[in-house]
Amino acid sequence: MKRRRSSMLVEEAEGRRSDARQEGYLASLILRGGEGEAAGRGSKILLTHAQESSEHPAGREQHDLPSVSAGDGEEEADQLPREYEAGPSRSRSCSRSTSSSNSASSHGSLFSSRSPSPSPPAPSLATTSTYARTCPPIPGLYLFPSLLSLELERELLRVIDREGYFSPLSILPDPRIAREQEREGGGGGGGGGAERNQAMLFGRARPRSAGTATDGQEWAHGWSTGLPKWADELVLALGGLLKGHAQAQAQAQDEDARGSCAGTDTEGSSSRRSTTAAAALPQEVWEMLFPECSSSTFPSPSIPTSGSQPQPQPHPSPHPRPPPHLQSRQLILNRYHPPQGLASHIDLPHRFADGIVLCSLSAGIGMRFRPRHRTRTRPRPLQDGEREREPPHPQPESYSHTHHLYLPARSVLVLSGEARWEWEHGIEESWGDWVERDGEDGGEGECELEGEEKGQGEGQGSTERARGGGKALFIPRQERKSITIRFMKEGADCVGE
Ligand SMILES: O=C(O)CCC(=O)C(=O)O
Ligand SMILES: [Fe+2]
Repeated sequence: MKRRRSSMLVEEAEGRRSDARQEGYLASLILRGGEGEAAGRGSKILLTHAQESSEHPAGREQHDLPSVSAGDGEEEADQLPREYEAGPSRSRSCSRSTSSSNSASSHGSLFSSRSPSPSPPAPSLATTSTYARTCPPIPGLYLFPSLLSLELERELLRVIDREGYFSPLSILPDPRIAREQEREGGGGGGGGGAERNQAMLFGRARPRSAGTATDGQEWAHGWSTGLPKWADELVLALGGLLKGHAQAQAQAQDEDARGSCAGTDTEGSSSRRSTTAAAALPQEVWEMLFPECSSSTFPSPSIPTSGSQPQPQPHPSPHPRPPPHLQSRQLILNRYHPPQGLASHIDLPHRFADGIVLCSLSAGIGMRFRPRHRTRTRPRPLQDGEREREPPHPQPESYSHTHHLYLPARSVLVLSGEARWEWEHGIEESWGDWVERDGEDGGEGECELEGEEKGQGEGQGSTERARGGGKALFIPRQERKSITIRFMKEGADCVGE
């Protein structure tokens, strides 16, 4: 069955893409699954991204460890996570000839390599750490469990399926891909074959003066984001859903201010504050994420929630942003088959702006956060007669600051500020995660277990353990899809010559 394709993809494949600089574009650059090689290999866009990521200073500075190639060139994964050094089972997805090098042409995926297997997940195959249900103390990190309604989740999954973002390629008449597939014995069938696990959608920045858009979604005020309609709608829905949280936060701040002025910041009020904080998003972060919902420059498109529009509040921003119509978004759709994970990384700092939104669909997963600028001391062999110094191989303190957070299905995670710039995020390769049990450890603000997860967790043998003074529940991994939404930095949406 033929699937709908984005015109961009077809143009890429046929080598007749018009200049993105002139036109802006909707791109769906699609990577093959499994080992995650780029299907659009050789396309200008992929090469440009890969080059940037491998040349990022962070990748060069930390040369005592092999650099992880940045997959699709999309992310920065500037240092191998510690576990990846341990042995082949943790090795990165570098089975392809080009993907482990630090060269501009490497397109290895951030996804870990192990191919999906039907083996039943067992607790013994889970990650060892316990994943919390509430955000660790990383400034700028916000988790909103169950923010997406079941209906919205279903609709997103339906559209992802309908658009065939993860479907095997059957349309790319690119001889390089067919040749490569043949070499690997995967059978290309003229360009068909492996399923894909990642798709990227690029929006565009479009000044109003450019006139009326002819494709994509058109706003009332005459510009188009260049993204598919469903993506625009998702952004607006998220803007609306998170608006309530931003308002709750503003209210809590108000109360705090009043409380402390009156000298009434009692235990009661601080516990009230922490309750609110667990579910709150600072107003300025909300405005940064959804400028089209908050800017006074543009009439706001209708937002599918009730409540009044928050008043924009002036605030000095360390990352000044152009007006909304000059910013363009980029979306990544990821699919994880158990036990696949994602290398520890920060999203390219020179390509993507502050404020990243991660939506989890169909299943939860454990996410790990590590400080970006951790230092490592490699053990070096002792010289003859040399005694081990004290401490033998000092562990930098920051290494103990790894945090584990469970992202339930239908949750939304926001990375901003320090969480976006200073902390790597990644997903361990695993068949399942040990997760804090509801009500045991998390305290206020934690979410309910998803019904299905609860069922699975309890239905598959020994799925509970006691840990660190609380109980943890084993949640087997299931296929998870995620949507990452972020803004490109000004000018970063123009690639090519
Ligand atoms: O799948 C996720 O939730 C994380 C994806 C991610 O970190 C990324 O696309 O940069
Ligand atoms: Fe990321």
